[in-house]
Amino acid sequence: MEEEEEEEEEEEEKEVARGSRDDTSPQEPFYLLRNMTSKSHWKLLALALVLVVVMVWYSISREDRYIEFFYFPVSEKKEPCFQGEAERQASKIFGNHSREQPIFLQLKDYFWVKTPSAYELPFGTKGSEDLLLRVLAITSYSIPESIQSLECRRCVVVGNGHRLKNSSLGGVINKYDVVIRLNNAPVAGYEGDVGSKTTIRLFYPESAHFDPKIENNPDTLLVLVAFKAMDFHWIETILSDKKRVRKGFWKQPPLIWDVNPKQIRILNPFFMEIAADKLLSLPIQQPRKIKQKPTTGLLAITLALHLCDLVHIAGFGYPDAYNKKQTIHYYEQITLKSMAGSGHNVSQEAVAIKRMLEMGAVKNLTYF
Ligand SMILES: CC(=O)N[C@H]1[C@H]([C@H](O)[C@H](O)CO)O[C@](OP(=O)(O)OC[C@H]2O[C@@H](n3ccc(N)nc3=O)[C@H](O)[C@@H]2O)(C(=O)O)C[C@@H]1O
Ligand SMILES: CC(=O)N[C@@H]1[C@@H](O)[C@H](O[C@@H]2O[C@H](CO)[C@H](O)[C@H](O)[C@H]2O)[C@@H](CO)O[C@H]1O
Repeated sequence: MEEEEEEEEEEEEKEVARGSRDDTSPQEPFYLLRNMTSKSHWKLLALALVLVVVMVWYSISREDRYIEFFYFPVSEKKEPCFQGEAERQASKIFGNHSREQPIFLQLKDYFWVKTPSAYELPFGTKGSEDLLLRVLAITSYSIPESIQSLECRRCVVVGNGHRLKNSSLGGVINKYDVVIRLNNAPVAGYEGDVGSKTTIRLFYPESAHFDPKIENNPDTLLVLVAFKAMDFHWIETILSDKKRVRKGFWKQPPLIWDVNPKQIRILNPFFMEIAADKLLSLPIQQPRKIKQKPTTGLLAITLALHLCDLVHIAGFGYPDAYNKKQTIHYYEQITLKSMAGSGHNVSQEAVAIKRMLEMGAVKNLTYF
């Protein structure tokens, strides 16, 4: 009898090993246990666990983002702001008269009284007046009431630098009255590090985000920095729905751009001129081949020193020239190599920014 039982057991074990029998049968707890402890089931269990953890983490992080996107917390303890402070600092760098310049170009200066400009784009408007006239007729130049009415304007210029990655500065950035962003720098998906408020965005056709509605607020001012006459032509064709021209750009700009003309402003090229001259000591009248110019970030700091009372910066600073692998942006993997031939001297700019930090004209939220 015992022998028979042993034989049966042996036979059962062989069947399980061959896989010819359902060993998970509830009537046979021994096989069930063996099966549970088998490698493949542990793997499945671990996978399910990882899946649950990822799902929980994702839903929490989505919720954070949601709150951050719609809730601009009002600061309880705002940095003290002194009216006219940035102006005082700016006059030390740029001279006394730069405050008299309008921030945005106005139709009246090109219509009844043509203001002759000494320089061509990007430092002046010489030779582009007719195109500009058409653009100014369909755009606006006013500074919004929400900025105009502030007693003291606290501004932050957000550079596109990698130093913003994992900075958790989003909440801090959102608290400024005016948040200035540059080019196609994204906000969606990066709210925790860069915030979600955009008061002003500087751009040129090649740097315009293809979907401006995703990366801006409905009332964001989209400020065109013109480098060449074609840039005026591009904005005119977009806003008046005229035939687009594809040639003449170093990178294909959007052909359809869903924006309200009331949001568009044209930056006064005077700010490009003084950034080049006073911050970088660049020659303003350059031979055709040499096209040195300030970066859009340095231009934005120059603009902020004229528009605001307090200027803070974040996300500025490039890697050292020998650091060939370091990515430069907080949102994409590209290196300094991508900037070769773009007409910028980033080490010279770093000296200019350090000077402004040292004299207290601007403060930095990230390291420099
Ligand atoms: C290939 C190329 O021409 N790249 C230029 C890009 C490019 O055109 C746009 O990103 C659109 O694609 O634009 C520039 O600059 P970019 O758009 O990269 O960055 C905006 C501004 O942030 C500051 N910055 C950026 C990265 C970094 N590591 N440190 C920084 O301080 C700079 O002040 C910079 O101006 C530009 O317009 O200035 C300058 C870059 O040279
Ligand atoms: C003549 C011409 O179109 N030159 C282009 C530069 O303007 C352009 O630089 C880019 O020009 C922009 C203006 O259009 C901004 O100044 C930007 O910071 C700068 O990097 C480079 C980009 O790699 O390509 C050349 O062919």
